Amino acid sequence: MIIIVFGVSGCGKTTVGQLLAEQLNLPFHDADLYHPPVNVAKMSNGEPLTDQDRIPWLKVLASNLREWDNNGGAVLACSALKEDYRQTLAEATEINWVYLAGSYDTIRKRLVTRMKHFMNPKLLDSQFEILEEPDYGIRIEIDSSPHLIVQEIMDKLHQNKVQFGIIGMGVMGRNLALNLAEKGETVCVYNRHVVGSEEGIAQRLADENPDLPFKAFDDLKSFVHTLEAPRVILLMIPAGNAVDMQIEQLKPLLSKGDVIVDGGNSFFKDSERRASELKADGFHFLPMGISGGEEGARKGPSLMPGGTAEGYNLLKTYLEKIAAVDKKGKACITHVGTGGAGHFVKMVHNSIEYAEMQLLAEIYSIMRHGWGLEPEKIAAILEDWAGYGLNSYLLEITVSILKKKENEEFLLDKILDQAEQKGTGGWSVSVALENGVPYGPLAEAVMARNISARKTSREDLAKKIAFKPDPAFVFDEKPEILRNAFAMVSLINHAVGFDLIKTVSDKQDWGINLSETARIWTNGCIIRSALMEDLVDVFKDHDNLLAAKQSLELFGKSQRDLAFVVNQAMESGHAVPVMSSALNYYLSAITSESAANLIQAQRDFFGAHTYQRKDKERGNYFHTDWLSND
Ligand SMILES: NC(=O)C1=CN([C@@H]2O[C@H](COP(=O)(O)OP(=O)(O)OC[C@H]3O[C@@H](n4cnc5c(N)ncnc54)[C@H](OP(=O)(O)O)[C@@H]3O)[C@@H](O)[C@H]2O)C=CC1
Ligand SMILES: O=C(CO)[C@H](O)[C@H](O)COP(=O)(O)O
Repeated sequence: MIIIVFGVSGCGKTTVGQLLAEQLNLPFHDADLYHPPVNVAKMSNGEPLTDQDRIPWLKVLASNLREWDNNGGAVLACSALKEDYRQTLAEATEINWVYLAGSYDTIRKRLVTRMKHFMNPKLLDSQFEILEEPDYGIRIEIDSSPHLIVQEIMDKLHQNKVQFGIIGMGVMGRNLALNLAEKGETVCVYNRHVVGSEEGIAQRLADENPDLPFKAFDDLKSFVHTLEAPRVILLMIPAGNAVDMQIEQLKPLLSKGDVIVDGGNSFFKDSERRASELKADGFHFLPMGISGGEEGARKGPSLMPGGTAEGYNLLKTYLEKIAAVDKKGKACITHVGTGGAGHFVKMVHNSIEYAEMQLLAEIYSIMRHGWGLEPEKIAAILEDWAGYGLNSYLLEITVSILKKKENEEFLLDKILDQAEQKGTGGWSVSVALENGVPYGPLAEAVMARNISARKTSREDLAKKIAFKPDPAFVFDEKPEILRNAFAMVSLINHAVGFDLIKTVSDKQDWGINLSETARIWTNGCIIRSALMEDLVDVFKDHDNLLAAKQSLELFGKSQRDLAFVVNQAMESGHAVPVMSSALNYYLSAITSESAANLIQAQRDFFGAHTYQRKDKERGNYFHTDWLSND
């Protein structure tokens, strides 16, 4: 932050500037000390300086201001009497102007008693002649003591403060801006300007909400300069190149100590890279997962910030204001871990989201196409399940979707069955593979979207292979059994996702707290559910959800039901990739004697990869010549 305290000689700018600098913990500079000797000599002889004299001095000051700003800020005392001078000083830096205003008589009295200063009191007349009072910045009348003046400046600086800016007025950015502004915070909003297509987007938001404290911009420089350092700038734009490009555009406009928050669904490894690059440049970077979609952003999302604890603390108060709250009234936000931890956790959140969505789609498919129920009937069954501790946001919205009609017909039937995706689900699969984490059910949810995208090919094959189940086959309409299967798969989906969090957190030394992660997911986010409420306590005692007492009880009563449902679905020709994968995952996970010995034998057979033996100490490797007769 750069503050210039200015006014005619004798107004007290040096005293006030020094005190202000002390208060703000910033270095103080006196512009007079930057005058070349020729200017000092002129002033001492009572000769007024001309504009020609001042220009080189102002230019040196402007370049120093830029440097001071980059180093964290400063307070400068400078006469800066004419608008031209001030514009030269402000050429490369955003400046907080503090004008010390006093009458000619007051200042004259002060000057005549000032013996040590090289300024000749006779020059006062010329100063008042050229003085152009500003109609911006902070104006302080100098009739009180320097300490009171400084207090007044501090108050006004605070009043003028707008620290929070949001870039990207799409679904999320716009609603987060509304959320924060409704809490009384002035928010600077910016959307890129693309001639002919993207014009005045941020201004539209401000115009539509005249009662809310928005400052809207199409121009990035003005947006940044309106923000008070240390600035907090939240990016709500698409992940990938757009984020890198936006950061590059921002960097030259920012000051050291400013905070950039990436609230989009960025890949956490990109966030780690950006965090170290921005740290080297002197900025804080907070990669932050946000969940809750449009409604969550507006009414209270779940927030998953990573980055440095210092950066987090700078904006904790803002974030707590906009976040959802859990049942105990605590904000659904936690500092997940350093670096890219927040985006990593959001990525896994989305992976669980994909699996839970696909699970509901499979349940719907069984009831609609296997049992032949109408959407409204399915909705009623799902509503009933909510009463069995299976309630979730995704279940609720599925019920609403199933009931929605357009011109007397179910809207769902008109929606093209090609699922799209933006990346988080697939990235989770890659990260699980990299870390050797079994991820079947959650990976299947991504694959299900991939195969759904092949609509034309599916249509062609469907014509060629018109599968019909055995005529004797009956798809039993058993909602209780399906409900148990649903509960078991949902639990496994969560176990798989949290396993990835634990594994990667341990590897990265992030120390992610699983119970706290579940807590911030109990409200505001897309995977909030009754199960998530339970997981807050479960993860206080267990890292492995499969081994928790509650899970063992559920598995005991539901394993056969899940097998029954998967079997029936397969028999009748309905794909249930997440359900079947969850069952396979579960069976594999609880098997003490697996068939992997055969895999090891095969590897050793064809590639001499060696194997360990059950009858020898672990860590010893053996090779067999499998074709020899010995
Ligand atoms: N929608 C959701 O439910 C959630 C989304 N997210 C994530 O939040 C981020 C924003 O999502 P959302 O609001 O839905 O997206 P939208 O598509 O609704 O909005 C995207 C915004 O980014 C701007 N933008 C696009 N490209 C660029 C670029 N190259 N440079 C600068 N700005 C750009 C757009 O401006 P313009 O109008 O000019 O195109 C628009 O303001 C994404 O990362 C998304 O994955 C996270 C949680 C939930
Ligand atoms: O993050 C989200 C919700 O939590 C977003 O809605 C995200 O866009 C969903 O992912 P995808 O578009 O891949 O379905």
